Amino acid sequence: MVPSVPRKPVTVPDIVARKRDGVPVVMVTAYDATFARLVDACDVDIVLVGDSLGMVMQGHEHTLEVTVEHMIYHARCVRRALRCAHLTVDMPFMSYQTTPEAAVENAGRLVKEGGAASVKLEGCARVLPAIERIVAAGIPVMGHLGLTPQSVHAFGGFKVQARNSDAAERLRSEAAQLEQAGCYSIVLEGIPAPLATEVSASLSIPTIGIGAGKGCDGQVLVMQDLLGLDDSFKPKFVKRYATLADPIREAFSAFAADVRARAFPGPEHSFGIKKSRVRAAPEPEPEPEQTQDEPPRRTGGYGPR
Ligand SMILES: Nc1nc(=O)c2c([nH]1)NC[C@@H]1CN(c3ccc(C(=O)N[C@@H](CCC(=O)O)C(=O)O)cc3)CN21
Ligand SMILES: CC(C)C(=O)C(=O)O
Ligand SMILES: [Mg+2]
Repeated sequence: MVPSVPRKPVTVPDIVARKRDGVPVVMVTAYDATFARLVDACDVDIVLVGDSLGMVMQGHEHTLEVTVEHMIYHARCVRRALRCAHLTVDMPFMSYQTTPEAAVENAGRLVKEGGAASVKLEGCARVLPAIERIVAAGIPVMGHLGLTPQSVHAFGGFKVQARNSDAAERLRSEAAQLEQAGCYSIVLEGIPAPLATEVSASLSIPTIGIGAGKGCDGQVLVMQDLLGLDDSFKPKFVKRYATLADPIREAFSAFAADVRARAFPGPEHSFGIKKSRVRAAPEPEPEPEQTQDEPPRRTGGYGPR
């Protein structure tokens, strides 16, 4: 849906104000310009260039091999397509866990080179000094607690977290510490819904849930999951808003069948000979180079129009 009123870019204060106004925050991941443009046209508040790209773009089993360079590459692709949505970019594994100095430098690269308006990083205790340094540099930080995928080996898999009372108490305390350290929002991933509801009510910054129930101040899903692009991935927390794997396969099969039957391309997809070439005497080529039956060429790339 293209809204009739031109929308304004979504800022960090806008996102925080959503909670005060009782309006849920909507976040979707994107990794390229084509899909980022589709998301941006649909009144989504935040586009996240997630390190989940290690899985959905690169085909790894986890997110641990993603580098700052990969994140910058995808952030730049997405940035060019955004008009309104806020762009937040994940800090990849080991780009902020070593020292606060390395963390602020890498966060700065995601902003300067990737075009991020904020960064997201996982965890609490060991990364609080890093968060404080990044916030002090003027870069807004989104926290991420619970099933933090960069700790997959420590968890022994992508398992729901904070299910016992000690772990729940730790998560409550971590959420408060992240707010205190200056985070403007927190992703709560893979935790019991009642705990997420309680934590959300205890904070003045919005929580954005994924597998954390309806009591969060917003929700996020990975684009491939909500579009149903991978039939082999359907964990409990995912709702498919489309099942696009089927029509996409049908399109590829139809193309293959057409090519093999020599049914594509038809005359309407083919170019004629230039008028100037059929004339007897060769003359200087007129500019622009276009045949009569060719539509005007679109200039520029696949950026926003
Ligand atoms: N496509 C995609 N979607 C995601 O949500 C996502 C990624 N990739 N990559 C990064 C992390 C990894 N995530 C995952 C991956 C698998 C489960 C999963 O299989 N969960 C099961 C088991 C839960 C349990 O046993 O405690 C589930 O049914 O939810 C959960 C989160 C979330 N993130
Ligand atoms: C699932 C979201 C919250 C994320 O961190 C990612 O896509 O990497
Ligand atoms: Mg992530």
